[in-house]
Amino acid sequence: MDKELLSQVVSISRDAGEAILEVYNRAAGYEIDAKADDSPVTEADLAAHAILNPALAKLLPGVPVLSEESTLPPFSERGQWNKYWIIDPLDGTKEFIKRNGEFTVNVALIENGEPVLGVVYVPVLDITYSGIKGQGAWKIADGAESEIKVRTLAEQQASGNPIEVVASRSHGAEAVEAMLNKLTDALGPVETKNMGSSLKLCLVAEGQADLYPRLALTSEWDTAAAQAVVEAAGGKVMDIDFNVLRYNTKEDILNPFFYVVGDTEYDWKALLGS
Ligand SMILES: Nc1ncnc2c1ncn2[C@@H]1O[C@H](COP(=O)(O)O)[C@@H](OP(=O)(O)O)[C@H]1O
Ligand SMILES: [Mg+2]
Repeated sequence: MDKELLSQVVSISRDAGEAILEVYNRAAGYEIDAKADDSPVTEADLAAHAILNPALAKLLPGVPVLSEESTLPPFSERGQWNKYWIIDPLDGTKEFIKRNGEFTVNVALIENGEPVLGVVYVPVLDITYSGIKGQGAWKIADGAESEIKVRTLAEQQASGNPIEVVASRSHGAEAVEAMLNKLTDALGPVETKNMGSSLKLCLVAEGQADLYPRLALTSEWDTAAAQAVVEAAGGKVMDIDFNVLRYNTKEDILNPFFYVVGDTEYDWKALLGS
């Protein structure tokens, strides 16, 4: 896995972001349809998919692409893949429709069930988060690239600022609310920020948030790219039994509920375990 491959994925993700913004900024508006699970899909989701899918297939010939916007192959077929791309062309479709900018393009390469390379692109901000397993994680903002790292709870407490939790705007708010007292008792003041899409994991990766509890459903394409970034930045994504999140292990594509943490030394199990 090299940075040359990563920079090609970044470039493809930006092209998809441009196609999304063309729809976002269109004065005449765009159509919103409902998917089988009743979640919204727009022309922008499909335009981004139409760019990513062929470009990634060309980048690594023979490596399949699994997209939120294509038919899910049965597990009897995809369970054989030990290397594949998994993409969410537009994560945060609800936020896209609300026009609050909190949506992302997500591309990950999975090897043997683990995300080993990931790119999360934020079109409205023109910010890119990326990571390669064992090599590092980076952010490109205002045209400049810098390395990113998670922060520890002790660092945040020493700064005199509250511990920061990020959570969805749309899903699982009550369950998160119920755990905040536990956090406050153990860690002192806690501030919660609500936000759409995989941006939440990226904030943990860059040391701008300490915890993202996801106590609601997501699919594997929602987390794969940002998990690669978080892990390459020194953090962890664990299910609520504190096992690392893994991919392509079963027929359905749903993730378990999970926690994203920056501080991997802290005993989260003692704090959050039941
Ligand atoms: N019932 C459900 N099953 C699977 N995924 C769900 C879901 N409800 C929400 N999601 C996922 O949660 C994502 C939004 O998360 P958030 O609220 O943190 O922004 C959606 O991404 P899309 O916008 O790509 O559909 C969707 O994939
Ligand atoms: Mg999504």
